[in-house]
Amino acid sequence: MNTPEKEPSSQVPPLHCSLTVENLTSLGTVHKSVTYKGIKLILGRNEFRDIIVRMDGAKHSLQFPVRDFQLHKRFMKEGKATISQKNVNLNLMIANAPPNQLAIFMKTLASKHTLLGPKQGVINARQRLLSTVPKSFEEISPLTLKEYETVRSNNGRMPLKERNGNVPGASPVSSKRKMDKEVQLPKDLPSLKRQAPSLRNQLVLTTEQKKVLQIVQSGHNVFFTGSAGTGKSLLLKLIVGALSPDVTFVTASTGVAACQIGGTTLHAFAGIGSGHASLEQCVQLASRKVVAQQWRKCKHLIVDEISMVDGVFFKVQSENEKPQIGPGSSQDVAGYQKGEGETKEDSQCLMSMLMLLALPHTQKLEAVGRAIRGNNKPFGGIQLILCGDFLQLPPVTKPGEKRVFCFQTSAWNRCINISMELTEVRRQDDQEFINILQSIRLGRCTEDMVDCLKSTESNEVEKDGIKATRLCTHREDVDHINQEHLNKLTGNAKVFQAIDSDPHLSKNLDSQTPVVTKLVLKVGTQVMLMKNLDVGKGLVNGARGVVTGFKQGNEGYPIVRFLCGVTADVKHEKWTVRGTGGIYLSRRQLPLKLAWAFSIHKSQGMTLDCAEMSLSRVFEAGQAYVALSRARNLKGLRVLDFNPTCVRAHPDVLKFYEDLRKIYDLEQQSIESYL
Ligand SMILES: Nc1ncnc2c1ncn2[C@@H]1O[C@H](COP(=O)(O)OP(=O)(O)OP(=O)(O)O)[C@@H](O)[C@H]1O
Ligand SMILES: [Mg+2]
Repeated sequence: MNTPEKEPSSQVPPLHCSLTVENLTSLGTVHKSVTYKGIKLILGRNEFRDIIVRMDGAKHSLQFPVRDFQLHKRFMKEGKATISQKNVNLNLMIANAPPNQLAIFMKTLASKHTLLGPKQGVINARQRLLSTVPKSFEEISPLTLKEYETVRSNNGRMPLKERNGNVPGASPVSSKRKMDKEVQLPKDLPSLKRQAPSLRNQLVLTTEQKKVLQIVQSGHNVFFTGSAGTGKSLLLKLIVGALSPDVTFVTASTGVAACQIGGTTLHAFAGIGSGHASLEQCVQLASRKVVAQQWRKCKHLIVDEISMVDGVFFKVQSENEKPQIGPGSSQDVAGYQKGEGETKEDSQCLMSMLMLLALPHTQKLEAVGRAIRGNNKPFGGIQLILCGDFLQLPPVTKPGEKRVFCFQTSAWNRCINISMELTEVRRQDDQEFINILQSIRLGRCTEDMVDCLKSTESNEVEKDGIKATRLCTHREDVDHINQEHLNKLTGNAKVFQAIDSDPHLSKNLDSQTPVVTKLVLKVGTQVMLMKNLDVGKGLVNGARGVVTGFKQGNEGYPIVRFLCGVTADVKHEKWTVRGTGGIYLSRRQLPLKLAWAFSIHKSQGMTLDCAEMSLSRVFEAGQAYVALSRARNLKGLRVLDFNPTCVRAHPDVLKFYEDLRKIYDLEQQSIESYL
């Protein structure tokens, strides 16, 4: 069960998508355009070994030989790409394709065209006409490792002829046009989507991860969980890439968590304000054109970090009890205290949403879904994909208030068909550390473990001027430590101001992107990278470094030396988030954050190169576990004043997991039948 498996090498999967076929005039203007929705594309070869894109639809089956083509792949992540054939004035515009499958499809097309030596151009039109070879269509087999390596060895780029097709006389690629940009081999995590998983050994899914993926693809409402570092977020990204982007909405409980998976808050998706209004009002709000369109479009709703939902604000009710929603019930929400790493707005909206999500029968979010979609199935037939670890950070509650988790509501059982647990830890590879973390997750800490963690106090985690990030329990400490250290540096301060698509919505972007509006850096600033820039080189989200200088010129980009040994100029990156009503907002900023200190709440979900922590002021169950489990190994960890009393797990959550495992064992057979 726990051994990573090689993906079976099967056929190139058909690509489910929409296709617009554009016939162009000789001047390049569109002469005729037809769109086919809900079709599948299959790659094959005909009797002349030409590559054929075959379109199978409910009413039509069409074949398009592709010879002298150019690939436009800039919008692959949005499930869009174009195969442009200038010689026959034809554009095949693909849309609404699962990004992962689209990536495999395009890469296979490009690679096979070059590497398998197409014969088109050799067989002329007359020969084709007179040919007695029977017509045939043979599906193209997936890329082999050898083919892949051949492409890879070519400096990470496809040969030029492939970028432009290889028919003699093909027009050269304009350097201004970037249509070949994406033909570059993948460097970072998102570009994982650009290749067959079977070709990337280090990221071959485990059996457990594959099972979850398959179950999700079979359309069931799924909750998947697992301890820190079992690859939940990685899997979630792959799930997102395997679903059609137009109908998949990626959300998380807080803006910070949403950022990690490239999504938005659940609140922003729902478009029903804070959710305090009556059901009728909520339905009205959701009936606004853009919001309703979003609800109607949605087929898959993904919610990450589901554990951070505050159940105190929805009462556990019996099926017959009338849920207390509406203006009169908002007092709990008004009294809410925001937690570390989230804005009050985030938290309130989240609670309201999940309050609604978890209420039985008349639950608003669910009811809104049914009303707007005109479908009486739960959530109007939307597939729910929920992910999180209830033994990590819990919902924030007021002192003395009873904590109710989302899973304690009757709605949870009704909505979630299948719960699955990932058990193989991938963040750490040191078994001793893994054992300690697993035990701490369950709220247990033996004397040996205490000794081991205490011994890390003397660890030298600093290297090459890069200091360990201090993980703090309280946000005030984070701000104080970072500011104090920055002030102590004597060099000139350089300010990098974010450029937002809508400055009026900067607050929204503050909570939904991991970077700040105003970043002040000096030589010697300890920084953390907030985006994967180059996974191969170790420039990943969470990588630690120090500013060693600034480039000359207007932009004056910082030069950062990272712990992985790489020194790089860090330039602007762009974050795009989908706000309420499906409107896109974007921020351009350097992907850096001050990293002398970081809050434990904000570190949830991250992998850190080196971390230092004092856990004496831990105030939450699971908080110590979250902090400790960010480190990759014991060497990269320094725990100051370790006291085992900081290790706590909530008894209700422990019971939930105990029951989950029993049910899971019982369900195994039926789960197999879903696959
Ligand atoms: N199948 C896999 N093969 C190789 N590496 C993997 C695999 N799955 C996950 N990883 C790596 O393990 C690390 C942890 O993964 P990830 O952050 O997705 O875990 P998580 O379960 O979301 O953790 P957390 O609960 O802390 O958020 C990442 O560096 C990820 O790339
Ligand atoms: Mg995660």
